[in-house]
Amino acid sequence: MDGVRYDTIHGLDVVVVETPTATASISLFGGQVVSFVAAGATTDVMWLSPLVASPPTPIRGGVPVCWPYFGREGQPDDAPSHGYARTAMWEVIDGRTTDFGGTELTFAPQGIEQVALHVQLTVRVGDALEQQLRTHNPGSETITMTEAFHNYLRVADVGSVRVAGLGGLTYLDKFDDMRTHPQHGDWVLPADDPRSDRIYPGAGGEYRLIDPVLQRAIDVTVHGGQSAVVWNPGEHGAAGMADVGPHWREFVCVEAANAGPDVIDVPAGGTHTLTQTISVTPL
Ligand SMILES: O=P(O)(O)OC[C@H]1O[C@H](O)[C@H](O)[C@@H](O)[C@@H]1O
Repeated sequence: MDGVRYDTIHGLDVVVVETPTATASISLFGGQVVSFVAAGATTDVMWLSPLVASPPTPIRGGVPVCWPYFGREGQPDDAPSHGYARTAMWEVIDGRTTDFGGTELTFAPQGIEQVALHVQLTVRVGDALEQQLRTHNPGSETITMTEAFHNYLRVADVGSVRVAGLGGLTYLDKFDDMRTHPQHGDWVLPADDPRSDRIYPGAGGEYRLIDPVLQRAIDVTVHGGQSAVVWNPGEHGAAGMADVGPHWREFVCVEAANAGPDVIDVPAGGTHTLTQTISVTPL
């Protein structure tokens, strides 16, 4: 296809999609968008760890696909964090040019037949980045799942950004034994304990990351995802992660999820779809 080629980034095999309005790279390991740059922009929307490990270690950065469960929710303690999709190899199974001059590729994971659900990911690159994760239940009984697009968004400094769209919600704080707290106004990195691991159930699906230093806003618009997650491990947590370390200030994860109490029941023969659109606006 015009504008689609295979390449490598940090040793990862990627599909590069170039359109008149943006360029994106999608890693075949994880089916993971690792870069999205609007035409004319100098800074990537995505953060990809400069210390990224090699497969089978999950890629720290871009948009990991957490599926068919988020974290280890509903799983035994030794289950791989965030499911099987992000450590599977994916292949391109379809591609087309959209009516608006964008490019759309559809991916499917290989070798995770132990999961009773089937999944496909469509990535549409145009003015915005759109991703659609479709989960189909081919069986005869309802299956329960959780999931996320675990967006690592690049920021100038996590301490100087804010996330709008969460004010008035109640979040579950993983750093406080999942106790609930009210969110007053926009999310900002707490000054007293600069880290965040929060699930916002019943969130509205429109989140705006405002970065006054990079002078841009990143809008994440979600359909079919009831929860938002905002994560940054903070300095101490990052020190224990080989692929974050001193780089913890360079990103914040604003995730489109169904997690915590927002569990999805996929009926027999049914399909559930999680969609997100990510766009950038100069400030
Ligand atoms: O280290 P990972 O398995 O990639 O998970 C990274 C993070 O993902 C989510 O944001 C979870 O809410 C966090 O609890 C977790 O630490």
